[in-house]
Amino acid sequence: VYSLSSKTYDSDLSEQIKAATQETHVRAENTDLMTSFQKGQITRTQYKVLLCSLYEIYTALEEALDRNSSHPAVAPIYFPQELDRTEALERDLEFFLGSQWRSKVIVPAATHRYAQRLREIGKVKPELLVAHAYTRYLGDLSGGQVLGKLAQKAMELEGKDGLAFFSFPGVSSANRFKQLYRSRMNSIELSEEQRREVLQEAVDAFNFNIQVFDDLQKMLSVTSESAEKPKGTSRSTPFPPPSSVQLTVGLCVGLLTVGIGLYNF
Ligand code: HEM
Repeated sequence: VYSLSSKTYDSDLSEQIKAATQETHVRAENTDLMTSFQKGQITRTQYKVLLCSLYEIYTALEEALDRNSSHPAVAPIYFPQELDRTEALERDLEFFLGSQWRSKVIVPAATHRYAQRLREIGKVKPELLVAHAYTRYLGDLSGGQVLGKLAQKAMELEGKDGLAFFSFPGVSSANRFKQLYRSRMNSIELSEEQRREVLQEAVDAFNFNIQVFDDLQKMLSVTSESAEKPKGTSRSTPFPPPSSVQLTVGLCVGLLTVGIGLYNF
């Protein structure tokens, strides 16, 4: 079927994936962490723990893409020069955490699960990698650009230090690159079954991100993080309300460990 507003068919993967993830995109935008960003209230602690998780996620994603770079469902969307974020994240982490940053990287369970999924499909279902690459890279090239400016302002950063993650020196026009990326996605040959799996994997990818953001906020709520928030904003509750106090001992211990780790930041 022709869509009236454009030359594309609505059977294009790029159209289908956007439609399939529209609802979870709204949920991702409305997580506490993303809301802090949008209000220009992101704190250094929030940003640092986010960078740590992004580092874990992008190392797994980019290793999986590298290992499958000649796979027919990966080659068309393989743009390491233009898109790779691992090195940018290393620079940002060094800026915020110092030269010993590697020993300070701390990530919650949701981040491990996300990275684990990326490694798994890199090994057994590379045709699903497009769903994850789309979710992260096209997001970074879209809303990410505004978020970079908001982060710079909120943390009062001078110049570009600490913001390499948001900058894509190999991409001169984000919009044109996104068009190219979509057309490459649409050139991937997938069976009906594989296409359904890719669409489901993209929804899962958004949900992994939401879980990471939520876990990061939970992690921060057991530390002194809220004290860092700008005046006039409501403090996040340090402990979950009684209804959700049925946390397992394991989770509490995990959060405390993470909390202790955060004091090293
Ligand atoms: C503060 C949070 C966010 C804001 C304000 C935001 C905003 C936007 C905007 C304005 C666009 C462009 C829409 C268009 O050109 O039609 C976009 C696209 C996109 N965003 Fe986000 N976004 C946010 C968070 C996220 C997150 C957390 C993810 C995934 C991890 C994500 C993934 C995407 C993707 C994949 C696209 C491309 C959609 C497409 O053209 O197919 N976004 N976002």
